[in-house]
Amino acid sequence: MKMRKLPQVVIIGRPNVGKSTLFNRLVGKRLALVDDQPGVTRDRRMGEAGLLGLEFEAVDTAGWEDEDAQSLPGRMLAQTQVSLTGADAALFVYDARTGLTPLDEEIARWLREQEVPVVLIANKAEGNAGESGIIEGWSLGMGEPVPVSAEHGEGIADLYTALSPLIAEKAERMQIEAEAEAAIEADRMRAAAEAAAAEGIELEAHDPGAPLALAIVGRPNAGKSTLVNKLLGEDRLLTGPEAGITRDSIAIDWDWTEPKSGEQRKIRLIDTAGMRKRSKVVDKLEKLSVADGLRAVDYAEVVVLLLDATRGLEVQDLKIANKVIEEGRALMIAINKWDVAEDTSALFNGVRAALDDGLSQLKGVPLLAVSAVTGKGLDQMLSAAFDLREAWSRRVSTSGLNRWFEHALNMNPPPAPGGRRIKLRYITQVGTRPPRFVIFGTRLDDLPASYERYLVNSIRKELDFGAVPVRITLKSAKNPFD
Ligand SMILES: Nc1nc2c(ncn2[C@@H]2O[C@H](COP(=O)(O)OP(=O)(O)OP(=O)(O)O)[C@@H](O)[C@H]2O)c(=O)[nH]1
Ligand SMILES: Nc1nc2c(ncn2[C@@H]2O[C@H](COP(=O)(O)OP(=O)(O)OP(=O)(O)O)[C@@H](O)[C@H]2O)c(=O)[nH]1
Repeated sequence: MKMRKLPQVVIIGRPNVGKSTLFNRLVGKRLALVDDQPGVTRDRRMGEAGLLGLEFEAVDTAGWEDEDAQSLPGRMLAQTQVSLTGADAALFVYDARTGLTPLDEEIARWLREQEVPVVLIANKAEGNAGESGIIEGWSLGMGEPVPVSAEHGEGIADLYTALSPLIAEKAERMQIEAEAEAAIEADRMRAAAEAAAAEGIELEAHDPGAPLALAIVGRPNAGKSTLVNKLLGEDRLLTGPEAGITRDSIAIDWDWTEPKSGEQRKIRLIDTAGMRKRSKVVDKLEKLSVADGLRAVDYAEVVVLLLDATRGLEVQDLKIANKVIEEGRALMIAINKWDVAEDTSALFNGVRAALDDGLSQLKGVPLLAVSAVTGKGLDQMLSAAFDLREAWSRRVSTSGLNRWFEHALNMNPPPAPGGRRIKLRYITQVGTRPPRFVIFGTRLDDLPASYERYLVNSIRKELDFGAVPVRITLKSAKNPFD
């Protein structure tokens, strides 16, 4: 689901002043974690907030962990700073019951240097216990403190009065823009659906929470079994029984904990029967493994091609890689057995260069070093796989696509064979997974393949598809404006 465009309001303050309680109050759902332990709010949380009809996006930030005002903890500071970029206003919360602390003063000093308008909130102001604390707030030089009780829902009208002039105009402008954009988008989607129907392509919606269908392929002995075992090893949680997809391949569902965010992410490992128990017939090994691997590719979103560091990149690997790309899957390459690799930087650079050479239609395929034995690089590999799926599943906004198209044609106009220019008129995205586009134009038969490659490379680079296979189809079109 796409979030509506709303002005952004960031809630800032030291731990335990009631930021999460305020966030919950504004968003109306128990989205943020509330706890008596200081520093409970670790990550930014966002939600659509309503305040007496004033709508905005509320962002709950991590508390300023360290009580030492001289050394604001870098991570928290950095996070808060990030959430302030693009924010339209900040709600700076302090605790009216405890009064100001040196850390409050430090945050205020820092906030005054930022460009964002601030509403100062004296929270926990119910009853009389906050009275002197409210008055103290004036000394921060951020105007009149707004007494609020986030817990009891008091002071909401005053908060509205203070906040609405800061964001109302922006909210209204965004609303108008959003409506206009939605109307254009609806038109475009209709056109795209028609074009897709003509192409026989289904427009599928991508659910980022769906399990990542991942296949690991590679030549015999590259270490696939070892890698799968390591991934599913001791500390991994198997979430389901092995479900057969076909007679030849099975899927193993498990939850992977992303180390950076601590988030649980679902992965469906597509395994082939042949990958686990292969024919003993040695001379058939090579053929079998490639065929098995490629069956898994059919069911995968992202494919990891495993190389053997002790052997480097071989022709067979390039064949597999090309096949994966032709199938339109998102490809990444992992050099395994890094623990026993020699001359690692030469090896890595050598493989990189050989890949870019051998996969000329798709430069910059993600390349990582891993060890199935020690586990090195495996978390990075999985993170990269999720990122890759994201790009592979992405739909570009109509405005972004048109901006790119205009820019690409301006930078490098299509040639004019025989003095008559080839006209490329408009572009539309007709599919995702992999991203597919149709460009309508005239005299397309004369368009050189190199120009088509230029467009594909540019769309990948400029619209952040990275090394995902992107497909462009050319269609002749009468000028719709004639
Ligand atoms: N009396 C009173 N207590 C409140 C009020 N708002 C929040 N609290 C309490 O203050 C404590 C901290 O609230 P949180 O919302 O978790 O504070 P926070 O600023 O998000 O804290 P961190 O997550 O540590 O940054 C909780 O025990 C709340 O119940 C209020 O208006 N009045
Ligand atoms: N040093 C080291 N050895 C590894 C690593 N990964 C796998 N091996 C070894 O490489 C050999 C092949 O590993 P397998 O996991 O059986 O390879 P495979 O790709 O599944 O092989 P097939 O089943 O033949 O396709 C085994 O001896 C593993 O112990 C690694 O990261 N480091």
